[in-house]
Amino acid sequence: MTDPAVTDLSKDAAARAAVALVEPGMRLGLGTGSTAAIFVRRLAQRVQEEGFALRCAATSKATAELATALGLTVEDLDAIGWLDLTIDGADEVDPDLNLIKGGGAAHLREKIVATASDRMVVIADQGKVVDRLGAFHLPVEVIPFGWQATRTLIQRALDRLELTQRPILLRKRADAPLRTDEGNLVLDLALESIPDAEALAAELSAIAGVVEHGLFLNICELAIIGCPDGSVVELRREDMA
Ligand SMILES: O=C[C@H](O)[C@H](O)[C@H](O)COP(=O)(O)O
Repeated sequence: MTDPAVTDLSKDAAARAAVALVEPGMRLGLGTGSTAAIFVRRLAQRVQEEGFALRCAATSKATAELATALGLTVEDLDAIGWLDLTIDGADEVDPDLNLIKGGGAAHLREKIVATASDRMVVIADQGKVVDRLGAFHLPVEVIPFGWQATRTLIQRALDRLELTQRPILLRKRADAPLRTDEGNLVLDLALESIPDAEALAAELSAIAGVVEHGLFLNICELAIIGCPDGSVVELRREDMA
């Protein structure tokens, strides 16, 4: 079916393939971002056509609003308890299916939802597939209180990992600091390349003012990569294949 709101063929191909993974009655996590939004549209079409029930939890206010407007039933994650499957986009996907997420500042709720799911599947276009994470600025959600001290601690952590002189940028929207759905700030780390994502994740998680970083390590089990001709390539994590 043609949907005028869906203009990106690659993202649409991935979204359609992911919709086919959804089974009636599933408890489903809905991701955030432009690719996830296409998935939500395609999912709503299928639910309307086939008329089955789903229980959905959203990873952001924006996704909850979109899904609700399209007729999907969205509940609090805690009302559902646990999810069978979460479908979400990503900013980078490496060969081990480790991810950078948070380009839309939703990575905190996204990680909570993904890790409260039996399976997380990523949908993306080919531009998101990288040999090594880090070209995309790594989002780090921080508490507003003392955020500059938190930034100093992040800088010191980067120095310890020999990621020196890497800019740490306060994300803004319309000239004001961006606030996440939780009211926090986002620092974007311009790292160029991340040699040891596990070590970086551990360092960031140890800082008191850091709420969550956008490294999703060993969480995603399948990435569906959409191509402009409408085909998809599936990448699986080797230890789960
Ligand atoms: O915070 C936003 C999310 O992590 C998105 O899933 C990610 O930024 C990818 O978004 P898009 O599909 O728009 O590229």
